[in-house]
Parts: sequence; C-alpha cells; structure tokens
Amino acid sequence: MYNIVKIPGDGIGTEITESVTAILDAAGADINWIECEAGEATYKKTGNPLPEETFEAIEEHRIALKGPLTTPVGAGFRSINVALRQKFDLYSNIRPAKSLPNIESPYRAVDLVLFRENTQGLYIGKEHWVDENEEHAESIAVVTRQASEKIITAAFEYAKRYNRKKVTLVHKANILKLTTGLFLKIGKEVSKNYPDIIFEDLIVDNMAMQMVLNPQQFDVIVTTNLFGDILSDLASGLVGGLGVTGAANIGDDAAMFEAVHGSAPDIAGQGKANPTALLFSALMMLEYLDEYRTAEKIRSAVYTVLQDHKEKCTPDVGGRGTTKSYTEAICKLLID
Ligand SMILES: NC(=O)C1=CN([C@@H]2O[C@H](COP(=O)(O)OP(=O)(O)OC[C@H]3O[C@@H](n4cnc5c(N)ncnc54)[C@H](O)[C@@H]3O)[C@@H](O)[C@H]2O)C=CC1
Ligand SMILES: O=C(O)CCCC(=O)C(=O)O
Repeated sequence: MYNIVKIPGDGIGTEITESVTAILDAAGADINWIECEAGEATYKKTGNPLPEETFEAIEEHRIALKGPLTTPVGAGFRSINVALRQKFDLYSNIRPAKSLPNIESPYRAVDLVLFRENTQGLYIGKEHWVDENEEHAESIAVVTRQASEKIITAAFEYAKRYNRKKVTLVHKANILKLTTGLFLKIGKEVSKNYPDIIFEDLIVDNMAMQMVLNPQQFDVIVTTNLFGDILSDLASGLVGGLGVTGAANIGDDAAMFEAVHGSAPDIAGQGKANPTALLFSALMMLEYLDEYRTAEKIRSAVYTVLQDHKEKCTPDVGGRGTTKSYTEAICKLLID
C-alpha cells in the first residue's frame, strides 16, 4: 500500500481529483490517500495558502498528486506550485505531449517529451522595484551549472532509457548570453556523454514556430523554466489542449504529479472539466512507483473510451459528456 498525499486544489481541482482517484480505485491501485489542502481557497479560509500540515505530509511521504492551485495575478501571495517545486527540489518537470485517438487536431503522430528546469530561471519571481513610485521594476533570472546539469542529464537519461533519438535544447543565448548561454554550454558538454543521441539547439522564438509548423520533428526537448512553461502549453495545443496533457515534477528523493493546466476558473463547477490531464499525471506517478501494469490498463481504457464512446467525453475534446460520464465509462471498462 502506497501512502500518497492528495491535494485537490482550486477551481476544477476537486472535480478532476475525484475522477482520478475513482479511476485509480477501479483499476485496483493500492493507495492510501492522505488528503491535504493548499491554494487560494485554503488561503481565503485560513490566511495561509500552504498550511504546515500539508508541507509536513509531503516531507514525510515524499510523493503527492496535486490538483491545480490558483495564483493571484499581479499581486497577492506567490505561487504555491512554484514554492513546492523549489522546497522539495523537484528539478525535472516532465511534460509529454502525444497525439491521442479520435481527437481532432491539425496534427497526427506528435510524440514529444519536454523537460523543463523547474527550480530557477526567470520563473522564480525574484523581482524588486527600483524606484519608490513603483514605476521601474526589475526581475532576476538565476541559472546555475548544478541545476542545469541535473535537468539536461535527466533529459538525456530519459532519451537513452526510452530509446529516443534526439534531444533539442531550447535557449535564447543570443540575447540572454550569460544565463541561457550557460544552459546551452552545459547542454553541449553533457551531450558528449551520449554519442548515440542526436543533439541540437534552437533559439526559443524559432522553436515556437517550428513546433507549430512541424512538431513531429521533435523528440525530447530540454529548456529553462519559463520557456518550458510556455512551450509545454503550446505542445498541449498540438494534441488536443490542456485537458489531455499530464506532467511530473521529479527530484532525487521526492515527486509531485500535476497536470500542465491550471485551475480553469472559466469552467469550474460546471462538471465539464477533462480529468485526462491529471489522470495521465497519475499514470506517470504509477510508473514512478513501478506499477506499469496498472498504468497501462488505465491508459488502454482511456484510449478505448476516446475511440468508441466519444459521446461520453468532455466538450474540450469534442465530446458531449461530462467529467462524470467520462469517469464512469473508464471505470466500467476497468471493472468489467
Ligand atoms: N500547476 C498549476 O497548478 C497551475 C496553476 N495555474 C493557475 O491557474 C489559474 C488559471 O490560469 P489560466 O491562465 O486560466 O490557465 P488554465 O490552464 O487554468 O486554463 C486555460 C484554458 O484551458 C482550459 N482548461 C484547462 N484545464 C482544462 C481541463 N482539464 N479540461 C478542460 N479545459 C481545461 C480552461 O478552461 C481555459 O480555457 C491561474 O491562477 C494560474 O496561476 C496555471 C497553470 C498551472
Ligand atoms: O503557479 C501558478 O499559478 C502558475 C504556475 C504555472 C506553471 O508553472 C505551470 O504551468 O505549471
């Protein structure tokens, strides 16, 4: 029995975590869920978006399934998502984007895995006002050799393990010569340890265009935090949207699984959120635990429902169903 911290989160979080835990139960996954709170709703209730008990539970059990957490825009408390990644040094944010059956998209056969450095870069929100009138702001990007080596090595190790042919490193070293220049330099060094894997680098603006024009050319991608954030949403758009892309945050001794998407306030409480993204994150969690057979059984049920019961699927992927009808269809296949 695995003890796993479950944080439902904000917005659509409760709807999709209920769905995912029901599906994992139906598949016979042997999990004891330790339910904890975090996020905006928790902040409104308690004045603290990350209660000490939640932090301690992750510290003790080292593994969590987390729904999306809302972060206020422009002011207010800082991202708890980012804080958790930093606190547990979850340096690898792994975000696969793979074409799925029976989902309309201009693209076929996309199958890429994006590795996003998860603890530093421009994303850490190290900002300050330069003047008293708050009309001049500065933001600091942090890139270190140690963190860059870790994420780039993780990307190459993944490519080696899963027989992937190419790693593309994405940077902006023409402009950000020190920070992303360092990242690129380390990429070139690390690539020498993997002579059987093709290594290429692209500047991020070109990369964005290439991903839209010909995404099938990409295999494993590795990049800094903010670029990875943006390009992984783009990658989701290539395969059916944010409702279908899972993700893993992995460190040396802890891991947190969450979807690529956020709390989707525009559809929260309407029963139409697609739980597939969080479900795919949970499958990455099962694989992390070496529970490959259970993960495969669930993935196969998802593919069958998309292929043969499209009417039960959520509207974002062209279905006429709800979170509930989709969840029930998957559970039925798993139980039968
Ligand atoms: N890791 C996390 O917990 C993340 C949290 N956020 C937070 O979420 C909040 C909302 O951010 P947004 O920019 O609106 O991005 P979002 O990812 O929540 O939503 C973007 C669009 O995708 C749709 N969408 C997202 N997930 C979906 C799903 N499972 N099924 C169907 N449609 C889905 C939404 O309805 C919306 O139209 C913000 O406070 C942001 O900071 C954003 C990204 C990641
Ligand atoms: O923390 C937030 O609210 C936004 C974080 C966004 C992000 O890092 C992601 O897409 O995973």
